Amino acid sequence: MKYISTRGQSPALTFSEILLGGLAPDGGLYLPEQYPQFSDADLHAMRRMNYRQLAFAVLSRLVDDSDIPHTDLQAIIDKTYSAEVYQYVRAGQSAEDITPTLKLEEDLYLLSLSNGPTLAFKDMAMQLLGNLFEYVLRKTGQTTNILGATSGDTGSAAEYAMRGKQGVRVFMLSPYQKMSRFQTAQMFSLQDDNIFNIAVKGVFDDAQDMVKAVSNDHAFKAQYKIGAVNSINWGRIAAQIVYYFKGYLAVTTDNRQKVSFTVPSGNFGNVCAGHIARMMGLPIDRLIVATNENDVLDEFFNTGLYAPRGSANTYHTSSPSMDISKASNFERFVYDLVGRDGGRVRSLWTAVDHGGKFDLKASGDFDKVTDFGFVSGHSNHANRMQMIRAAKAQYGVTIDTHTADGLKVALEHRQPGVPMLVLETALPAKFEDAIIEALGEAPERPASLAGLEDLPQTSTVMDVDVDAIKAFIVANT
Ligand SMILES: Cc1ncc(COP(=O)(O)O)c(C=O)c1O
Ligand SMILES: N[C@@H](CCOP(=O)(O)O)C(=O)O
Repeated sequence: MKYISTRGQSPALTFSEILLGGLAPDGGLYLPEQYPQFSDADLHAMRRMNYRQLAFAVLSRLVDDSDIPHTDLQAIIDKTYSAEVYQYVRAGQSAEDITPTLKLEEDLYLLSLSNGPTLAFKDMAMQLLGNLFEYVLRKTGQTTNILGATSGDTGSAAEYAMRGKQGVRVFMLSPYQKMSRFQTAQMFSLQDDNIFNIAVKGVFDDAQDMVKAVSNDHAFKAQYKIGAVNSINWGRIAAQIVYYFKGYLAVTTDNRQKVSFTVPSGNFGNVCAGHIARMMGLPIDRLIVATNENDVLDEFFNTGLYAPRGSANTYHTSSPSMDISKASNFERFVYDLVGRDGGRVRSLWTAVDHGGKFDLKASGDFDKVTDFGFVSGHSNHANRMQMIRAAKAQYGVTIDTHTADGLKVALEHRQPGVPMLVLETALPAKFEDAIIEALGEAPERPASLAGLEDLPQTSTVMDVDVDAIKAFIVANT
């Protein structure tokens, strides 16, 4: 399998060649040349598989044996997806399931993706990436300096996956004072020599723009071996495809059945993985994009207008990990929507990269959105407080604020006879203040994380300044 850029001007490369790098040299994002197809017989065989076997069944179609020998790939997958790593399941669930489903009522489920070390769905891909990075770096004798941006969860997932790893340094940009107390403590309390936390005086999109600017400076990227762990990195998306298969197979008994997924969305990485699973033949009826008050994506799916907003119009909300107004992975979907026309994507993103917008209504492309199964909705603070209370009262389950946004939108899009899975993207312990506001009591947290917020914290505060982050990387390598 070779990977091509959404902007059509980069050479096709293998999985391991694109694994560390993030953006393609032409500024686009990598996608498979063609999506592998899963037949009815494949899905039938997959019904007997555990998570590790499923992960191998999916990923071995995306990574050639000649690129990463499949025996090695299987070993990396086996090491990653263990009950010890994904241990924080709810009482009554089995950690062996890795991503258990929780039935809320008939045809309504939570897909639990946040049982890993940092209590968010990011661990699902990041733990695999950590092991793949280590494997490829060891094999090639290279080192890497990862530069990432986080609104709260990618950062800690990456740091937990990479801490202490040979040949890897992590430089993680986060929006200054905009993460929850738990998220901040989870990152800033790490004291490993290879971890650098930088708090940027801006929003997540400013931090993401800094990462892209560094990545687009090809000379600097090559000299300082800049790697990526955000979902601009194809490896993240590839790993996330697996749990859509797992969720589908868990709630169906026959491949003629379809299911829908509701995905709390920000950078569009999670739902993009669902889109690709659907393109691979997984019988997904609808993919429902749920946003918070930062509803640029909802606006697109309702009108055809994609109008990213600046920092001043990006709100700080009680689902802070979704406070994103410029969704990187949306480019991957639009590439498919416009018939994989790299020139078209290039011209659309030339506008976006210069602070502009585009409208796909007049060209007729927007009419095709429904063929891809996409619909959307949005939520706000009052909705999520109400949903957290309702989930507790009706189902006896405490959900986090992002999952609450998802559940709110899912309930607006249910169809009779079609199971709906809401992706649980974080555990409530990460957003204690909001849960106390909704329920009047703190959520449970794993005993090992008691007192996290009291640990000493280290970070460097920085302006939104690309030269400053480059200088910081130079000084610390
Ligand atoms: C808890 C949580 N929910 C939802 C999202 C949105 O996911 P995505 O950016 O893949 O759309 C994020 C961050 O990305 C997150 O951390
Ligand atoms: N919500 C994310 C933002 C970055 O998203 P990514 O999936 O592109 O890494 C976060 O929590 O950091």
